[in-house]
Amino acid sequence: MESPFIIFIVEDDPWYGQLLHYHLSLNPENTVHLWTSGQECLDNMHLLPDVVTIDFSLPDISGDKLLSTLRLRWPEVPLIVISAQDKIATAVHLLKMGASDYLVKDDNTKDFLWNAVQKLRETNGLRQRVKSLESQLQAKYDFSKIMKGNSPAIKRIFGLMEKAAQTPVNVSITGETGTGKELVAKAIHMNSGRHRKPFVAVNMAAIPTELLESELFGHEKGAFTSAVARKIGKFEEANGGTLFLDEIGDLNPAIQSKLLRVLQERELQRVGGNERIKLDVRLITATHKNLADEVQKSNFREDLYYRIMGLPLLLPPLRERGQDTLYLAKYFVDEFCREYGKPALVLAPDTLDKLRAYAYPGNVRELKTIVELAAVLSNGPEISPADVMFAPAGRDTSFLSSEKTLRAYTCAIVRHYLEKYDGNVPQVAQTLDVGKSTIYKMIQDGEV
Ligand SMILES: Nc1ncnc2c1ncn2[C@@H]1O[C@H](COP(=O)(O)OP(=O)(O)OP(=O)(O)O)[C@@H](O)[C@H]1O
Repeated sequence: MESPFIIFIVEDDPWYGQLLHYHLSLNPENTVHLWTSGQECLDNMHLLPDVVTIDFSLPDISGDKLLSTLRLRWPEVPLIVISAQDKIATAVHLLKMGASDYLVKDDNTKDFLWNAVQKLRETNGLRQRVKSLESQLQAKYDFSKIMKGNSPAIKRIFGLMEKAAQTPVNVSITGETGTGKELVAKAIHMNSGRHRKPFVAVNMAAIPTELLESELFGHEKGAFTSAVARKIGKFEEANGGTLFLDEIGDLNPAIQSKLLRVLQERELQRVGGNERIKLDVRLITATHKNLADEVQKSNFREDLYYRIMGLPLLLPPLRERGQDTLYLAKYFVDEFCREYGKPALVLAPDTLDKLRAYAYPGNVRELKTIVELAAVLSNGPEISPADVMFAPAGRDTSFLSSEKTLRAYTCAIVRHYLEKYDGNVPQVAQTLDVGKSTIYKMIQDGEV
C-alpha cells in the first residue's frame, strides 16, 4: 500500500480550520492534521508532512516567521500560505521567502487548496519515482553486480575502476573485442559524481570519416550542403557527463588534430559556427589496438596519446582470466534462466571441461552467446557438451602474429584440439602424439 500524503493545516480559526480539514480529508489517501498554533505545528514536524498550509495571522508566531523557520529546518517541505489579505506585495514577499503558493481566504479557497495539494501529490509521486529509478540504476551499475569475475586480474581492474570513479581523470581502456570495455566505461560513469548527467558512447570505427567531425562537434545550419538544420555533436550531448570514444585507435589524422584542440581548449566550435561552447566532459577512450605501438608507427599523434591516456586500464582477454570462464558461464546461465523464467539449469561436468578448453577469441561476449544458445538448446535440467557450439574453427587468424611463448603456443594448440574433439583427451593425445597425462595435467592446472 502507498504511504498516506500527510497534510498539516495551521489555522487558528476553528470553523475555517475544520472546513479545510473536512474538505482535504475527502481524499482517503490524505492524512490531515489540524494545528491551531505555529508552535503546535513545529512540535509535530517529526510526523514529516508532505505539505503545510499556514494561516498568515496566527496567535503565537507570525506567518512569515513560521514560514522562514520551516524553510530553514525542513527545506524540502512545500509550504502554502493562506491569508485574508489580498495584497500582491505580501504574496510576492512570501513567495520569495520560499512559499510554494499563496491563497487568499474567500469562498474558493478550499477548491484552490484542493488543486494545489493535488499538484503537489503528483510532483511528489514523480519525485519518488525518479528517486527509485535512480537508485535502481545505481544498483544496476554497482561494479560487483554487473562486472563478474574472481580472478586476480579482474579484481585488479575493479580496484582501478573504483579509483577512476572517484576522480574526474580521463581513462583509457585497452582490450580485445568483447572484454567488457564499454561495460567498464558505463560502470565508471554510473559510479562517479556525474551519474545524473549523460553517458554518451560513440564508436569511431562505425562512423564514416567524412561525417565524424560533425558527429563529434556538431554543425550549424548551412555548414555544408546537407546541413539543413543545426546539429548538436556528441561532445555537447555529453556536456556535464561522460563521453566514451570507442575504437579511438582508428581515428584519422585530421580528426586527431581537431580532437586534441578541443581537449586542450576545453571548448569547441560547431562546424560552420563561430560560437565557442565551453565543455565539461569526462573522457573515457577505448581501443583494441596497442596505442603506444600506433604512436611508434606514426599512426597516432603522441600529444593526443598523452592527453587521453589518463588512467590506463588493460582488460585481459578471457583466456587469461583462469577460472573466470567457468564462473562467468555459470553466471550467464543463471541470469538467462532468471530473465526468461526458466527452471534452473546446470552445466554438466563434461560441458565445463569443453567450455574451459576453448580460447574465446570473442572473449566475454562470445562466451555469453555460446552459453545462452546452449541454455536454449538444452533438454532437461543439465546443459550437455552437445549443446555447446563454438564458432567455426580457424577464426583466430592472429595465431602466429601474437608472439606468445612456446608454452602459450603449446597450450593454444592443445586447447584447439580439445575443442575440435569435444574434450576427448585420448583422441587429442593421439593426434598430437603426446601422453594423455600431459593433457590431463594441463587441464588440471587450468592452462587449457
Ligand atoms: N566481467 C563481465 N561480467 C559480466 N558481463 C560482461 C563482463 N564483461 C563483458 N560482459 C558482457 O559482454 C558483452 C561485451 O561487453 P562490451 O560491449 O563492454 O565489450 P567491448 O570490449 O566494449 O567490446 P567491443 O570492443 O567489441 O566493442 C556485453 O554483453 C557485456 O555486458
